[in-house]
Amino acid sequence: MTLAFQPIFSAHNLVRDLGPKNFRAVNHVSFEINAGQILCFLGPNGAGKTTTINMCSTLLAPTSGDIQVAGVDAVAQPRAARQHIGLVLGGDRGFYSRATARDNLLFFADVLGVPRKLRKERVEDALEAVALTDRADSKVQDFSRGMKQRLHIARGLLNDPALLFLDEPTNGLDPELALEVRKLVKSLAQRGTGILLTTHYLAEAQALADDLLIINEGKTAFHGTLQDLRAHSSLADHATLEDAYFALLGIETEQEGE
Ligand SMILES: Nc1ncnc2c1ncn2[C@@H]1O[C@H](COP(=O)(O)OP(=O)(O)OP(=O)(O)O)[C@@H](O)[C@H]1O
Repeated sequence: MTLAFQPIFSAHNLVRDLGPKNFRAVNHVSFEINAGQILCFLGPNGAGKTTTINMCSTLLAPTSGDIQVAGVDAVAQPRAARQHIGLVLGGDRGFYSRATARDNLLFFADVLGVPRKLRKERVEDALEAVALTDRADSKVQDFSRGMKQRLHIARGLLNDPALLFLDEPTNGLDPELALEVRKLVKSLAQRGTGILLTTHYLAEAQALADDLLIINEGKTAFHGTLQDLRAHSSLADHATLEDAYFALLGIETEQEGE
């Protein structure tokens, strides 16, 4: 018997109403992620990306809709689903700055419920995956922003997740550090991790994405490859994601003085 191909993540008809007026922040959004696939999640400020990620990572219950993570119903069994998810929010905070990178990761492995006998191995694997093994005994306060960002990703890998959610992983990094993080994201996907990544940097999404999900005002504006998006907007094969994104959202790109 041949088993039907199963994505490691699927969201179907996600809806979320927020606030006293039940503002519909996410309106029937559906997508899937396969092992080793990078899905870039794009959209203007306020489009509903964070609300969607919060639902997909079980931090927020959907108003309606279905989420499956590695075969687990994430709406009915959020704790079980969480074992398969790594969530990377990044930023300057989130670590004990006077403790070493290794001690921080050992602490978070404990918090995440990694069994005691696996913790040291998971921490060493995570440090190696983000190329921080040789700085494991340095205090986090001595880390650059790029190193802290890599440490955030290491933290997201501690439970050996099938899926990694990365929220603007290169935000505020200089071009060289951003490139380093992008290479890391690619290498994680090559190891088989499914990745959902939000970014406002369209060149970054173009460099990383296997698939694009663009939402606007809570609704799916586009889901598919960059090539599909170019075709959708009747653009040439060499058009950039930025060209195609603006065309899709009907945004005039001609600037003053042109
Ligand atoms: N508690 C709330 N009550 C009412 N509306 C809310 C609430 N939280 C968020 N919203 C609205 O829901 C919409 C979606 O917000 P969300 O944070 O998901 O957007 P986003 O795409 O992540 O934006 P950004 O790119 O700025 O991070 C926004 O219009 C926001 O104002």
